[in-house]
Amino acid sequence: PQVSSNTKPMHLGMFEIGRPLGKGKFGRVYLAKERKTGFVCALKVLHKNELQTGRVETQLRREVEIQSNLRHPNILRLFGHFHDSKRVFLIIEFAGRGELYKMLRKAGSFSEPRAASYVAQMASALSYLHKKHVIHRDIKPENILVGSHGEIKLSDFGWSVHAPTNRRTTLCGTLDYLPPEMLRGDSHGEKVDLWSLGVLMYEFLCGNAPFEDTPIETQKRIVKLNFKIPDFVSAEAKDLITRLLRLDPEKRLPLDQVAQHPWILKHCSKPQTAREKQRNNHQR
Ligand SMILES: CC(C)n1nc(-c2ccc(NC(=O)/C=C/C(=O)c3ccc(F)c(C(F)(F)F)c3)cc2)c2c(N)ncnc21
Repeated sequence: PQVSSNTKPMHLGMFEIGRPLGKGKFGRVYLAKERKTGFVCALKVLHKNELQTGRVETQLRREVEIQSNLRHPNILRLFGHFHDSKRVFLIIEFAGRGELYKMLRKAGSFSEPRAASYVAQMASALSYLHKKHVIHRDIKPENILVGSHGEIKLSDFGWSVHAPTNRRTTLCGTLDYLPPEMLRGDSHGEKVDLWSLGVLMYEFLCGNAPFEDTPIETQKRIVKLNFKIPDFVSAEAKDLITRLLRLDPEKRLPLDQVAQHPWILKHCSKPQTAREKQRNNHQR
């Protein structure tokens, strides 16, 4: 379903505003329904006086431009935007089951099958983005929502343009997931997402990030690759985490091999059709 054709300019009157979905970092998010088509979406409202003026328009246009040609079941869509005198409105795909990090905090940690399913979906989304030469750079539980069928939706709360934030929290929040090359300020490529995928997988299975510490200590531990994987983590899972958390970006396991890793195949092998079973049995 498409939000109404993006030829006509959108305006607030086109939407029936529903319940608040929560306060995003920089603005309120509401459930919304486009009156004409009944299409349900999330509407994010940002106040212009809180945004650095001017650049927002270009950033938004660029973001919508990038995201309008991203079509993947595990990537949350930004359909479009419009504004009135005081506010900017974003029309975003609605994620029916909300925030993954809240589920993770509530559960403490995820079972291996559940974590493997999420890692496989992330690998699929990242492989799609990298083929389009888009690097996410900000993979962490806070940027992942969950769709109404339990599928994960990677979102980029693209915050590069926002008003001066409470730098400490944003900075310290992101430290856990930063790869060594970004900490050192070196040039970095798409392999930064592989490192973050390794941190994410560790956090799914252990409930905390591998280098979690004070900001200074975290940085030291990252560049020295100083982390331990608890014994309750299976050998296959340990193997995949250690193949992603490599200091040298070139040595990190490529995404197509992540999808084929024994730990992923063990938990995510698609149920075989009767015919496939029959065929495999004959081959055995
Ligand atoms: C509260 C709850 C948890 N919640 N929150 C969401 C939600 C999901 C994604 C977003 N995405 C963005 O905000 C993206 C912003 C930009 O890419 C951007 C780029 C350039 C700019 F200049 C700007 C600009 F803002 F500066 F203009 C923005 C926002 C809310 C959500 C949802 N979709 N479904 C269900 N519940 C949901």
